[in-house]
Amino acid sequence: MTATRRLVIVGGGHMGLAIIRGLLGGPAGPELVVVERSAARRELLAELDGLTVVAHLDLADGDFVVLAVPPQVFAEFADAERHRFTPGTPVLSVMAGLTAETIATALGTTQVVRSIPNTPSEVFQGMSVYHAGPQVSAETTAQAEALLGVIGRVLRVDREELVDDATAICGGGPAFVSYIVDAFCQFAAARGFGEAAGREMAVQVFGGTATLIAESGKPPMQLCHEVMTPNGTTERGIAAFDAAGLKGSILTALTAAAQRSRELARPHGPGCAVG
Ligand SMILES: NC(=O)C1=CN([C@@H]2O[C@H](COP(=O)(O)OP(=O)(O)OC[C@H]3O[C@@H](n4cnc5c(N)ncnc54)[C@H](OP(=O)(O)O)[C@@H]3O)[C@@H](O)[C@H]2O)C=CC1
Ligand SMILES: O=C(O)[C@@H]1CCC=N1
Repeated sequence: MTATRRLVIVGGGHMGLAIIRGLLGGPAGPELVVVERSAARRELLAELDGLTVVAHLDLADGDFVVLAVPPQVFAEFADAERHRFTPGTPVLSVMAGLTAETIATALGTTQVVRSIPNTPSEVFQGMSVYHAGPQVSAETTAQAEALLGVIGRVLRVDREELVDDATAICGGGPAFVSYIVDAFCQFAAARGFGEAAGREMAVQVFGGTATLIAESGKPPMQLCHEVMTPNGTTERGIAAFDAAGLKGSILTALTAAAQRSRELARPHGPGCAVG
């Protein structure tokens, strides 16, 4: 495998920074460069050791590009920067919605791997899902997988449309989970626990349960029933969830998020990125 000269991350926002923090905390790799157009954001990024922060993209042979700009600005980015890409420039997109074909056509490179990572990448607990089509070389695929592997777990899918569904599950997942954790914290605060105590309980319950599910290998609903002592306290709580249609709401939310990912790919759609 040809050594990567530099990892050039375009967009140092929330996701870009999470990837950068994860990479900086991992084993030593190629030089890390972030291209960020916001001056305020560049100032923040400049505080990180081991990172080169620039305002404008400049590419050379051996560079591996990570695209972490919002999908809505991609067309403008591609129009301005296409001349810097060659047909072989390796690109890992983390942008929601945009297909590898759209990105490849707009930039003039065949070497586009489409992925969806998530913000726990910052603490090496990421969950990334990616698709690499037949036109992508084994080398580019291996480089992309290695990069994502530094910041968490990686799953390759053979149908690109599954990346849209993974965008709901993995990309947005940390938001959905944080939203629920916040409800636990709100309840704790309302009952008189201090903020730190509420946060500690909620985080340990979510983290502990995730570890239990992973390590026991049991189906989640089996573990749920193991907690629900007949006619006990949890049964009452789950009955309230069922009465409110909580599981249906979660499925609706995941469906809506995946649908939005597909919408973002469509030219001339609402908030479209291309065309
Ligand atoms: N946030 C998340 O959890 C996840 C996000 N993603 C994807 O990651 C991408 C970034 O999302 P997120 O980090 O949340 O967005 P943010 O808005 O936080 O960050 C995007 C950054 O890119 C900068 N930017 C925009 N255009 C350019 C350009 N041409 N050159 C350099 N920098 C540019 C923006 O600057 P300015 O503000 O000045 O426009 C901004 O600082 C999106 O495509 C999103 O779909 C994927 C998975 C999870
Ligand atoms: O909300 C978004 O569109 C991005 C992609 C997945 C997570 N954040």
